[in-house]
Amino acid sequence: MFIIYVEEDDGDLSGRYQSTLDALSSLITKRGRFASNNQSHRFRLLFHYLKVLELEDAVSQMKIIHVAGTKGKGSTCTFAESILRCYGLRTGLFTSPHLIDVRERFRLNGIEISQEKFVDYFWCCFHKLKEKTSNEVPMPTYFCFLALLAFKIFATEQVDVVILEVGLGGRFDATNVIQKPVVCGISSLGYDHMEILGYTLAEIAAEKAGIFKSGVPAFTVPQPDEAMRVLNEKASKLEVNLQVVPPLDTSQRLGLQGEHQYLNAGLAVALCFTFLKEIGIEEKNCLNQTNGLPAKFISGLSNAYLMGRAMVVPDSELPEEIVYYLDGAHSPESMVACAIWFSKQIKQNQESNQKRSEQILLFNCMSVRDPSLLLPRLRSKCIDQGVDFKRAIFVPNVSVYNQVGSSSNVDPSAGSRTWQLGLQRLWESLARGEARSNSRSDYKGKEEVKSFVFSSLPLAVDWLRDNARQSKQVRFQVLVTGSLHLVGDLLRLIKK
Ligand SMILES: Nc1ncnc2c1ncn2[C@@H]1O[C@H](COP(=O)(O)OP(=O)(O)OP(=O)(O)O)[C@@H](O)[C@H]1O
Repeated sequence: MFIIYVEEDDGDLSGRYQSTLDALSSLITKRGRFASNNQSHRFRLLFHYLKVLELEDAVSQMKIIHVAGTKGKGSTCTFAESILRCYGLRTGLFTSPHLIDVRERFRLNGIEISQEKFVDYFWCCFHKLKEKTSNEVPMPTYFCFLALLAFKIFATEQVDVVILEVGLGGRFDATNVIQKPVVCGISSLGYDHMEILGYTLAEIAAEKAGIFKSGVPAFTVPQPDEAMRVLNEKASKLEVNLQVVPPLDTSQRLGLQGEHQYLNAGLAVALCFTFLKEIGIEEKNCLNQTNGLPAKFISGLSNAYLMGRAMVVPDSELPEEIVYYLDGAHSPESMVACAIWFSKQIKQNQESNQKRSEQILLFNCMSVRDPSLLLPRLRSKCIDQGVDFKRAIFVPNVSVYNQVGSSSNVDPSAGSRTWQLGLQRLWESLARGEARSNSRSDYKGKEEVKSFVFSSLPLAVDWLRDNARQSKQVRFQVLVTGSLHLVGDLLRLIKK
């Protein structure tokens, strides 16, 4: 069956935008199709798509900062963009995923692209590509299309610098169609997307190092030995000058919260310093932090903004009673980073607030993730830091079919409670394990951990609000984590 997507041209922008999102959703494919031979085939097609869109020259002339990594890519890119804007450069930032609206992925001079421009650029690319579709050359998949769209937008808008976050991996990522970035970055490496990238850190590092280009300088943060060895090998083969940058000094104020952001900020500083030098703007050497940072770097770092990463939002109906702590952590390492951030927030809050508080976990992760690598770390790190969850709630993400254009991943766990019941069982077993191992000491007599599964997020939020209304003397501090999509769903819900 063929579905023909038509751009509504009745002058109503919101109608046109919705039909644009519908057409975009038609490009969503199931994860299963990411077989490795298919990946390389799809990657090669990108060069053809660029030709169809007449973007080859424009892309080859773009001044690009390209960032891969398991954790912290989006934050690093956001810091870099914010710094470079302080130098008066016209910036184009492409990140993923988005939380509420697909346009978050495309920022021009720090501001997400307007609906009007998005619609115009979208259809220009969509029609051109559709005309050339054949059995051998299908339409690009969702993320490939968005990457091509980013090139179209940034080329037409004539930005001075493009900051590109890799979507997944590196070697076969759609953003890797670029041939000559100015500088590359590899943020913290860890275990994520193993079913696609490999199950060892060495394999994962090799995929990420796939963004290195001959002679193009690159920076990374301190990595585990196994990963660092591979990065060094790949760099030396391509004569890439790869340098390891330390985390930024914690006395610097950052726009993004959490200790882990000092790693990302350090990387962003090195990328920007190198970029500015390349385009003829000489700054004092930021790679040696003892010199202190230039004022524009300081300003850029402290004004960076990215939704859903260590974000504190009061409930829209009960702002005094419920506060959400949102963080899209979904890998083992980021669970630890998230737990440290959350615990610190809770402690700071205890000092400044008289009201008794209760910590509640609101969690989901996509079914491609292994929750037994996530929940135990989150729980034990919080407990280590003196913060315990009284209750835990597990909910599905909103199905992508209900939020058109909002995700590139169709998650089979959406809409069914089986997955969440499994998460609940795991959580309960962790609690029981702790109770047993602590039975001779302080755990005796402690309240049992309560956990709940709801079939939808709105039901869980209603339940939280009902409970908060009843227990007026308690402030609920709800950590929402495990999935950036869950964070996006919650933000969308409480914004209404
Ligand atoms: N350097 C880091 N080390 C560990 N965890 C991190 C680090 N940076 C960010 N995180 C965690 O990862 C989450 C996503 O951050 P960010 O968007 O910067 O990373 P990303 O690599 O773009 O992630 P993804 O591609 O999975 O969205 C944050 O909410 C935080 O929990």
